[in-house]
Amino acid sequence: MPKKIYYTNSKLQPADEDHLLTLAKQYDDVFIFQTPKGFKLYAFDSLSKIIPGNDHENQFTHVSHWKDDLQSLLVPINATIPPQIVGGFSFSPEQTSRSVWNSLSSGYFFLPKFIIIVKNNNYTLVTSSFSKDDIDREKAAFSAQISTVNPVKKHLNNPIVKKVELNVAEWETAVAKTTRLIRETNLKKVVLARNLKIKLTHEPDFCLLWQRLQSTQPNTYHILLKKRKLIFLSATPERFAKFGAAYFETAAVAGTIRRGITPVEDNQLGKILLADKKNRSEQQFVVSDISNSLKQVGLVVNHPAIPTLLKNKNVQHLFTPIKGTGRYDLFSLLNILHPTPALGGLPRQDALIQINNIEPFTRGLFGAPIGHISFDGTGELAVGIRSGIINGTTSFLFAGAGIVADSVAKKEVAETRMKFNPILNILKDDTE
Ligand SMILES: C=C(O[C@@H]1C=C(C(=O)O)C=C[C@H]1O)C(=O)O
Repeated sequence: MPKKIYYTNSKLQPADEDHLLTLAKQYDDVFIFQTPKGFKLYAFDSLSKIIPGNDHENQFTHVSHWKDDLQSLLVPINATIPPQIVGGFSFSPEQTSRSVWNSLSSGYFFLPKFIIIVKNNNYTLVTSSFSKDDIDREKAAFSAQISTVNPVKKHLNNPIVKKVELNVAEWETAVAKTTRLIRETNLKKVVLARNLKIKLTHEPDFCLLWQRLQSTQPNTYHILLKKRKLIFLSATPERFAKFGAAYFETAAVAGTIRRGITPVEDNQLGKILLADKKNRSEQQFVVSDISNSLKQVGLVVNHPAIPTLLKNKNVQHLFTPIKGTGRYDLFSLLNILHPTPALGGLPRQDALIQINNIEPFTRGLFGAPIGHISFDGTGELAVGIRSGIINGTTSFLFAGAGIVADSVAKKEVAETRMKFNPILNILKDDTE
């Protein structure tokens, strides 16, 4: 007989983030998720965990079944807010080589023991436990620790000793070949990624990396998933989904140009991007494909007719918010949507074959949906780009670009180089 899972929620005093990050160091499983709008969720420790892609089942169905099983075990104790599952899917569960992703290669979700939700500076703690008798004591001990923990401010002082962009010449050739294939076949778009390997003098302090992410990357999600020594970090601008029982909000983000040095130049670059045929058609593929997927599950779809600009620290993109309304099954829709042509390509299966043939690495969580899903049916997932995996002193960063018929290989190299910057810059020591 599976054990019941009791849960309760309570108000918390606003907590100092230094304290929460220091506390995070004690736990094997940690997930922190912050939206561009300032919603924050911290999750510590796990009562149950799952590797989405580690099964014969489809990864979305697998997580859906696990979540349903957990739901049947939940028992509220004076609770108004249920717990949530947190974590990420993998880009492509068929990619079996574990590589740099190690045990995160096929994705990772867990049901946290402690969740802190921060909305408008209101802090709520949701505690879950196998023990009805112990839950109040566990909750009190955890809350007490938040204020008593002693944050040690460590300066990073951790220079990058080696930084290598892997297989650049091969990647350029692959981009050129792909553009030819697109011109000659019914393939329309393939998002090709490459990676950057970084070697540090010693293991970085993830608390400092998180703080740097916050201070250097405004207007993006900030995401940290820690599984023992493995740390995945992302400063993605791209929403995969914000959802409730009867709505599903997503966005088409594609087409990229750098930020300008001055506001005038920045505006000019934005206008160039908005007027650029190649980028507009690349982004239109994404809008149409996402809209069709939402319609396929019976949602009524609304989106503006033309894109606007989504500006981040290093780059700006074409952006169209897309909203679906109506009832639907969440995990079936996630399965239909992922990967959208913003991260895979079009037609999807042909593009995925190209990606698998060309890329000599496993994408792991790169480009995959990552976030939190509540047992009340609400939640939010982002697309895990502008990201990297850190394992001790070694780190791999990932960046991709949409290749269409008239893409120019050298420009795509430059674009992906810019996309390494969000994580590269936080790994750099201040003194460098
Ligand atoms: C694949 C990435 O970004 C995606 C590709 C884009 C493009 O080709 O212009 C833009 C935004 C993202 O949808 C990445 O950042 O690694």
